Amino acid sequence: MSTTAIIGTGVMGETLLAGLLRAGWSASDLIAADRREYRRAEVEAKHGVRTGTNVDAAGAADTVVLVVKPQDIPEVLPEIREAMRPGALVVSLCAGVQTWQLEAGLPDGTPVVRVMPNTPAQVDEGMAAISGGKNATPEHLDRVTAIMSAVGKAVTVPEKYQDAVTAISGSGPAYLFFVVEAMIDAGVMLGLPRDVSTLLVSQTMYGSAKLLVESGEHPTVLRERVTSPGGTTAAALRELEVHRVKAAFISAMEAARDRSAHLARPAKEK
Ligand SMILES: NC(=O)C1=CN([C@@H]2O[C@H](COP(=O)(O)OP(=O)(O)OC[C@H]3O[C@@H](n4cnc5c(N)ncnc54)[C@H](OP(=O)(O)O)[C@@H]3O)[C@@H](O)[C@H]2O)C=CC1
Ligand SMILES: O=C(O)[C@@H]1CCC=N1
Repeated sequence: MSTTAIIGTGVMGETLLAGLLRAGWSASDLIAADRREYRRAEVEAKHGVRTGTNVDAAGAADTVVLVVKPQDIPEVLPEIREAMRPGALVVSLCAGVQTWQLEAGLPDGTPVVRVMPNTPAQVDEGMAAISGGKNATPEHLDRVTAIMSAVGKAVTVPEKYQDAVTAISGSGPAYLFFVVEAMIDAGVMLGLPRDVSTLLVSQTMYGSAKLLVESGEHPTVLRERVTSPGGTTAAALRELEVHRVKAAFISAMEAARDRSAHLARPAKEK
């Protein structure tokens, strides 16, 4: 059996690690690395996987998954390039880091795959978009699809879409939680106890998402079904239009897309 290394065990790295174990991957097929010794000890105790330095992890694995912040990639590549096994696949979950940038810091011919995941992977409902670099073969893409499918859905897209994907599904959960927070506060303002408001909003978000996915109906149709003529929903939606909420969402996602495109550029280009 092959070994997969996860380098960086913060929010997203631990999400993937825990998800693979939940999906039935053997702990002995995984190795995790983080720069701080105490974090490695924590991960070892919590998940029962081997941990080590970046060099240990890269040297032990056929698939090396990078889950450090984009800004930390320039520090990690020189460490792993000397230690990597010949032919090992490098997978990056880092926002904004392009496959050519990774290829340039790794041994010639290294296959690289770029992925944009999201945190609903913590409940096996993640959405990941996958793009191969110039040395990635269909087998490499299949390997990464299998990894990400363990924690949700995975789709392959051309790399030119990755900044937009990051803005939509990568950061997306945060926008939806923001809407949830706003609706809970609104409920409290309208006089509901906070726990009741939280339950109403959470279940409404969950049920609406399930209805959208399972019905396959267009969101406009689903929205129109809620909107009775002259009723409450129409009154609320009018206020959202007056406050240009849709335009604000589009601007927000343009900003996220631009930030992704900017994140991993060398300082002189910024
Ligand atoms: N959080 C999310 O929702 C998503 C994140 N991502 C991507 O995942 C990556 C990680 O993000 P996230 O998990 O949120 O960030 P975190 O800061 O939570 O995790 C990064 C981890 O990597 C460690 N680290 C930093 N430098 C090194 C190094 N040189 N060697 C080994 N470990 C190192 C960090 O340690 P320390 O704490 O000491 O810095 C930390 O434990 C990012 O590139 C991000 O773009 C992608 C999609 C969604
Ligand atoms: O905020 C970020 O930069 C990361 C990438 C997508 C979600 N979180």
